[in-house]
Amino acid sequence: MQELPIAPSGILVHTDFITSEHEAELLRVFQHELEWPPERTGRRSLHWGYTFSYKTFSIDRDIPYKTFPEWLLPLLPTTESRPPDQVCLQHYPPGAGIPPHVDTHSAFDQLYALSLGAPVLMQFREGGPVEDGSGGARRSVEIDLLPRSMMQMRGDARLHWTHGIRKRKTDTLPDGTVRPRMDRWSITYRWLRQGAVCDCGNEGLCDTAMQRRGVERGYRWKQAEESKMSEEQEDS
Ligand SMILES: O=C(O)CCC(=O)C(=O)O
Ligand SMILES: [Fe+2]
Repeated sequence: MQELPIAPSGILVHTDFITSEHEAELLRVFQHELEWPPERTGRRSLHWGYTFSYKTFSIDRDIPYKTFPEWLLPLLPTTESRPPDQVCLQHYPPGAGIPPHVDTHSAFDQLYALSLGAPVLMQFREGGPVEDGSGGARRSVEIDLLPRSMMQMRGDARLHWTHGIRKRKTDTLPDGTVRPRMDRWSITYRWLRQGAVCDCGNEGLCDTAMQRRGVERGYRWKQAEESKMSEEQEDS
């Protein structure tokens, strides 16, 4: 894995993670052997491993663990100490995208994505608390996700910048080339974060930091209410 010499830090890429022949065989499996959710415009996803619950912010114990299919096994990153807890295959028909986001900090730790099919530009954008003094001037960068390349996001790229893919029919490359969008597939790999708490403190992007701030605000409000009540009692 090679780290890209850009901001944000923490984007690592392994180009040609698999051969073109291997990729062609996978696309055949995706198109002819998998059962996708009903057709709709936009992105479609299939999941394996544990399912994350947005209610409890941990593994959804009601949904059984889905074993990884045979074709997925040679595609698992081997640079972590254990296999991923969750894998998501997504199909982007031409023009489809994914809104800018950070993958939930508290739930997941490491993040990898393998690109297959057509290339696409991914936007990374610096994000943080609204009152961080940056005056709204946020850095952003576009990364060309090439087919058969494995990308890892860690550090700033994972926690402090959002990533997304614009919904559009073409991408304009830095040299001015207008590249039509074609079918793309990605496989996203996630590892559950032990303890389900993130300590990055980014109140703009981190769910743990936002929750702590919310709790603290609620606590301060309660204290203020209580001291007002005791003052009222003293007055009477
Ligand atoms: O399609 C990709 O390469 C990444 C998708 C993504 O960001 C996500 O599923 O969280
Ligand atoms: Fe993501």
